[in-house]
Amino acid sequence: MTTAARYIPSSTDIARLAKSGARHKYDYGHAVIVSGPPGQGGAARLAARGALRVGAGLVSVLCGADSVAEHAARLDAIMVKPFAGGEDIGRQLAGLNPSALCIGPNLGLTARAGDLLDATLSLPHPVCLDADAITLIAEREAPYAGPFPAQTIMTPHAGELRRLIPHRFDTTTNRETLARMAAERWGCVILFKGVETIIAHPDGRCLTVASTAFAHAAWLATAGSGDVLAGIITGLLARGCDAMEAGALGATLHLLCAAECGPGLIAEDLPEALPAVLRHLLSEPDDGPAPR
Ligand SMILES: NC(=O)C1=CN([C@@H]2O[C@H](COP(=O)(O)OP(=O)(O)OC[C@H]3O[C@@H](n4cnc5c(N)ncnc54)[C@H](OP(=O)(O)O)[C@@H]3O)[C@@H](O)[C@H]2O)[C@@H](O)CC1
Ligand SMILES: Nc1ncnc2c1ncn2[C@@H]1O[C@H](COP(=O)(O)OP(=O)(O)O)[C@@H](O)[C@H]1O
Repeated sequence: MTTAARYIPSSTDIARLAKSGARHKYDYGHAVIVSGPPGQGGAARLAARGALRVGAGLVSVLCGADSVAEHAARLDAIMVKPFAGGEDIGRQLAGLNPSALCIGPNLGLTARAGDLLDATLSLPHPVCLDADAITLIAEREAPYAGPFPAQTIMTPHAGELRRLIPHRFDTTTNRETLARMAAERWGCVILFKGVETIIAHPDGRCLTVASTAFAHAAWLATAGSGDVLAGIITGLLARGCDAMEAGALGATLHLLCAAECGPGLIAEDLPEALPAVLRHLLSEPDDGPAPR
């Protein structure tokens, strides 16, 4: 059964991306990206850059003390927040006053990674669960029992989706059905990545974003592009979008970035394409060319 609606951002969706008037950075939310261990922080930085470029007012990378030098050497506008040793991780996360959290990009699958994931999920804040967070949720000895925070979005690729619904994965090849099954099983929004991105809500709502409508989308098949998507979605959550909106709008912006970059794009290019993409989307008709 395929009943999902094709998502095309409305003028209201696009207007949410604007910044205007007398609002200050805290009005646009604080996105917190939880980093993996030393030497593996690139994926968290890619996500952080996506969150900042999509307009979150503040972005922090939360990391172990042993990763501060690595992150500080590579980040300027993005804040680096080390865990204080010994103190409860959930309390430290809450103390950052996040508007939304992202965990998973190159987090690792260790016991420490599991502790970070548990601490993140102990908070009520909107959260984007990507990459290793998805694998941990599905495959830890005691799989996460839930429920997830109200605005939770998981962003699996096909390999990760298989881990989320191992017994049902082979019962159909219909990607929409698979996304709906995973949303129902886990009780959160599932954004199933691929040539067609499916965004399924456990209440039955389902949207699709087809990459075939966007030039150069196949160049998204490059390491780290999914990490950037997770960051864009987290930035949108921090700005106040709900999980469904953040997924659909985030996937669309990600594809527009690919179209803007064109052949040869690498993941680092995607956040840097957001200013041009946003300028086109937010421009009045007379201001210049509209996006394809
Ligand atoms: N710059 C950085 O720091 C980067 C860090 N990264 C980090 O690396 C970590 C591992 O992430 P990962 O996705 O590479 O590996 P993993 O979870 O083992 O799954 C891969 C297996 O799943 C399968 N598979 C099926 N369909 C698939 C599909 N559409 N897309 C992809 N895979 C698909 C496929 O198996 P196959 O179908 O080929 O049998 C494949 O063997 C993670 O933390 C991530 O954040 C990366 O983001 C890169 C940039
Ligand atoms: N051939 C393709 N056409 C369109 N989009 C693609 C294609 N290949 C990958 N993508 C997109 O690129 C991103 C890849 O994410 P992911 O597999 O998590 O990569 P990584 O783990 O390296 O960040 C997803 O958003 C996916 O939809």
